[in-house]
Amino acid sequence: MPFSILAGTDLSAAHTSYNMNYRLCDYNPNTAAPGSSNGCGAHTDYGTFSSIFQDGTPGLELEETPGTWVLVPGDATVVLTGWCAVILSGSRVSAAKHRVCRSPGVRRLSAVLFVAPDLDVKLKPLGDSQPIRSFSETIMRGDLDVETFKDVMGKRWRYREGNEEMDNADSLSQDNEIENMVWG
Ligand SMILES: O=C(O)CCC(=O)C(=O)O
Ligand SMILES: [Fe+2]
Repeated sequence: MPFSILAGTDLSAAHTSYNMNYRLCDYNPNTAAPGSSNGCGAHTDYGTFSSIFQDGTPGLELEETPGTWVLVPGDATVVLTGWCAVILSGSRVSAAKHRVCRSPGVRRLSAVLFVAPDLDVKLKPLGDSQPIRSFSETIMRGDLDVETFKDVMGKRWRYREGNEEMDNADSLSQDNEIENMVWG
């Protein structure tokens, strides 16, 4: 794979098996509650990075500082970092929080390519340098692999989309759960 250096860390050795997913999103007014502006709630992606290709229709927003959302132009192609990049880089990059708002009556299509490390990679900072912010003991021991992390994040998604029941109801938001796992 041609990409490799992120914040001074060479990620190529952790990305050898094309652990990628491709998602086509159709924000279709026919299947939304009339008047609803919620397309996709605020979240962070699990992988190393996600490339978002849009059809020209605005809707994607990035959280620039806590609580301040910036609308991305509809014709921009965006690369967003996710949690695996945070961990592997020793917290030298952060996970970009984003959401999608609908304009009632307007259809929007997007295609997202999620790129993540190999499933058997242990999620801990690569290289010898000290993490900028310390991680949970689970992370520092190398006890969390990409497959497990992906599963937890995927379960959250299926719950949000209404396809899966959750044991502990809705007590923790996606971000709380992930932050606990990562930072301890
Ligand atoms: O539709 C978009 O622009 C973004 C979708 C997204 O964030 C996701 O599927 O994780
Ligand atoms: Fe996303």
